[in-house]
Amino acid sequence: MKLGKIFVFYGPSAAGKSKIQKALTTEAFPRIITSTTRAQRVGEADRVDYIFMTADLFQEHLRNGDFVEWTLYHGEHYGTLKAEISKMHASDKQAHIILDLAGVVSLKQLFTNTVAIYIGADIDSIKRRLVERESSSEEVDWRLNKAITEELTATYTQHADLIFWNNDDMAFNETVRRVQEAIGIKGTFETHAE
Ligand SMILES: Nc1ncnc2c1ncn2[C@@H]1O[C@H](COP(=O)(O)OP(=O)(O)OP(=O)(O)O)[C@@H](O)[C@H]1O
Ligand SMILES: Nc1nc2c(ncn2[C@@H]2O[C@H](COP(=O)(O)O)[C@@H](O)[C@H]2O)c(=O)[nH]1
Repeated sequence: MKLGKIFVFYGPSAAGKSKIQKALTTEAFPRIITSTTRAQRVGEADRVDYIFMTADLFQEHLRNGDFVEWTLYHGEHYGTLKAEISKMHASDKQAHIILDLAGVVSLKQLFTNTVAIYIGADIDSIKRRLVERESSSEEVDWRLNKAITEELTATYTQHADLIFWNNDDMAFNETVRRVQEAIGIKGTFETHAE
């Protein structure tokens, strides 16, 4: 079985991990799709953004030992199915995935060819994006607080092999170009206008 590198994007909520990941995804550089019990957001699609599943189904997968790793975030479960990792390992392709810090630590222990890429953004950018995206002010406050107390601190960034910032006042295309250059992915990429 061949083994390509796995690039893990992690960092605060609304830092732009998904937006950057979408810009980098190609057939040759696929993303590993994780599973969640949280509700689908407007614009998200099942098996594209996440494998959306019920809490019961998630528990069944847990009991069956189907997850490589899993986490709890804002009361919802998130996990990486072994089957999704196997798809990538069946080829020699490099791939990428979005996880939280617990996921980064687990993947680094399991796969020595894991590269952790921290995507950060300043608190004003995070707040603006969360207010625009989230439907509940409780969720905005919870995610902001987690960013301030954990995800923007050295406890989080110390696990990074590469660090990039994606603030509102920065040129997004340039950030994507620098990420692409750092991870050595050749070819074109599409950017996604706001
Ligand atoms: N550079 C940017 N300028 C303006 N808006 C941005 C920028 N980067 C991301 N956004 C917007 O911020 C919002 C959050 O981005 P995204 O979903 O990529 O974040 P994330 O890090 O994946 O968040 P989460 O972990 O909470 O799911 C989206 O609406 C996205 O379009
Ligand atoms: N350890 C894991 N973390 C995951 C997984 N899938 C997503 N995540 C992280 O969860 C939070 C919340 O995600 P959101 O889409 O609700 O904003 C975020 O930090 C993701 O990186 C996973 O399978 N395992």
